[in-house]
Amino acid sequence: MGLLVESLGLKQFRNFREREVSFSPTTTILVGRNAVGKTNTVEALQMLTAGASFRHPTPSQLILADCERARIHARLAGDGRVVDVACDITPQRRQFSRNGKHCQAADMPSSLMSVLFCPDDLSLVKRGASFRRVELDGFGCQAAVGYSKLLAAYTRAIEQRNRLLKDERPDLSLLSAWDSSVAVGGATLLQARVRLFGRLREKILDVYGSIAGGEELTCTYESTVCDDPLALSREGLAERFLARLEEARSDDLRRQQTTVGPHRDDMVFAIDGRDARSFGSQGQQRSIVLALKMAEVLVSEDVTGSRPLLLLDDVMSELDETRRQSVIEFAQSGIQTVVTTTNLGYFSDELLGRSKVVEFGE
Ligand SMILES: Nc1ncnc2c1ncn2[C@@H]1O[C@H](COP(=O)(O)OP(=O)(O)OP(=O)(O)O)[C@@H](O)[C@H]1O
Repeated sequence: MGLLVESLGLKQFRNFREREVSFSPTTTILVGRNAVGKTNTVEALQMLTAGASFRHPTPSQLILADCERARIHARLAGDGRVVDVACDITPQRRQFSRNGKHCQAADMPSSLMSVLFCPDDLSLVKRGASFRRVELDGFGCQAAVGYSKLLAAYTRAIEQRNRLLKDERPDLSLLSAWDSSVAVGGATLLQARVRLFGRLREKILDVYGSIAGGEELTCTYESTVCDDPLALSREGLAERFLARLEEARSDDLRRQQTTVGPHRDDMVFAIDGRDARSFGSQGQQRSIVLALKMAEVLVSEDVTGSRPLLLLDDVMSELDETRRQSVIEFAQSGIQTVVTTTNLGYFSDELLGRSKVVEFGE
């Protein structure tokens, strides 16, 4: 079954001086008017599970105004185990720990992963490719061992190469050295990403079929390096990537940025053969995002053997009745879920009866 969140403690975190929240093993609904700290609570849960926040704050932004430090901690329990996870925040840094021992942010998901669904996600299909890459990489950092290190190393190498491309007269031998480093790191990252994408795709198609039966969804990873990154060995892919960087060199020098590589790839959805970005209705685009989020939950379970925590921040008001029902039914299939809302009217009496309701701002 895996670990569940039993309780959360917030000290001088965001708008909270001190707050404790305990959670149901099934559904917990955080209810309250605007700006009372519901999303802040979800953010703390995400930090203690995913090791990162979807808002990408600086440490100072996490600390209650006029205070010097903050602490968030959660007790996870299940399978006869108890794990205490925490994050101590100063204006300079975040220090994560598990059972009192320091650890890296990237280690947090190994206790419990989480999948967050918030209103911004609803436009994921039609937004720029970078948002879809961030989604895939954010999931990869939790679900695949070593993914966050690969991503960080590749991002650094691309930043260095781009910095060199911006020089007035770039040193070409240095550029070749960066090409090799980008190609080797990029090939490893690309294969990890495409492997993960393949696992997600299978589930996305299944789930989409159940939400929007009758429509045929296709989901493709579009690589700027080669058509099928998994058809080559890692070394073969690195060579291919190096050749692509050399082909693109004059263009890159002119544009002062690296134009090929996993940082320029995309995840493309099509319904009945037509690109969902431009042809999908808003409802279809939202169903794709729902299917993607549910797929992340299902793949997490396949990878870790236990279900992740599902965080639904303020999405109920954004979904129509059918899609709201799909999310609720999915969450009811044994997934610990935390939902925020300003209005309990979105939930049936039956669901309210089975859920724990926590009031904020009372
Ligand atoms: N570091 C901080 N110190 C003090 N207050 C903060 C800090 N960071 C955020 N806040 C406050 O937290 C509040 C926002 O909280 P949050 O985003 O959790 O709202 P919410 O309850 O989810 O509301 P909504 O329903 O509108 O989404 C704002 O009033 C904001 O000013």
